[in-house]
Amino acid sequence: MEDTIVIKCGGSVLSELSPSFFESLQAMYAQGKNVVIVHGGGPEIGQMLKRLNVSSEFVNGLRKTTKEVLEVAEMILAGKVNKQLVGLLQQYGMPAVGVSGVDAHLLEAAPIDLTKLGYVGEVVKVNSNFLKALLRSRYIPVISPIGTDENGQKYNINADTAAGAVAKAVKAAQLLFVTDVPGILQNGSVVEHATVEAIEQMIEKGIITGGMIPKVKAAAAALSEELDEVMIVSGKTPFYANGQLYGTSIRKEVGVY
Ligand SMILES: Nc1ncnc2c1ncn2[C@@H]1O[C@H](COP(=O)(O)OP(=O)(O)O)[C@@H](O)[C@H]1O
Ligand SMILES: CC(=O)N[C@@H](CCC(=O)OP(=O)(O)O)C(=O)O
Repeated sequence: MEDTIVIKCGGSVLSELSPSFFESLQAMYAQGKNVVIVHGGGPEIGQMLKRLNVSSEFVNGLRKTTKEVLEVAEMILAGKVNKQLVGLLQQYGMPAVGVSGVDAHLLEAAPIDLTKLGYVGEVVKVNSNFLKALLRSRYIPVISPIGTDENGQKYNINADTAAGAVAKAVKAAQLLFVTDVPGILQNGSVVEHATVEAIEQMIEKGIITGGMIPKVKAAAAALSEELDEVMIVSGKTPFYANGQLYGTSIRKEVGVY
């Protein structure tokens, strides 16, 4: 859909989003852009699991998800974090509507590897018609990354993966990963431009680790004819000034800047 921007808000930064973040959103929305938000909540899920004495581990940035972990993930993402973010957007005057990937079969999912990861899903289909209907009415959909399969089994989907799939499905013109770091860091400085090949090498060399892995993989997978650049930016500091975004820009290859 024309002039659509998908913004992924990381759980790492949700409680610290600066007023400038909401003001940038307001400006984009007021300009007539269609804004879609996908949120994470990894740290909050982790805290609740700890309180409940349920252990969980990460494999390449993805949380191994047992039945119990899945229940907590859905509760935190769709119950707590989603409604907090919707409330904040409404305070800034934006017409936010919170849904999880379960609503209207928004995110149809399939297991990545049941033995290795449990109920961790990948997105096989997005109900883009539902999203487009909301956008046409000028709502801002706020999506929690829980999906279902045809049998009603739910899956915990990494929020970066979900955002990438949503961006592809609605043919977004922009995809932004808002996180707690100002982009991909190498030796303490922000990598301003990265190609898909460079990203793969940075993962191999151990420069990109943990939660940054699903982010850059989702960015690379989302690149298409409609979407030739994905940005990773910080939600703690202003990332938008003079019509320019500050952070890491990811493109398919060099020579297209
Ligand atoms: N090369 C890298 N550059 C920046 N951050 C990295 C890098 N490698 C790993 N990380 C980690 O990735 C984190 C961001 O991912 P994550 O914690 O999952 O955030 P979010 O909740 O926003 O998705 C950073 O805070 C940092 O600890
Ligand atoms: C499968 C998987 O890893 N799911 C994530 C979902 C939340 C998420 O992705 O949150 P962030 O964006 O804050 O990392 C999790 O359980 O933490």
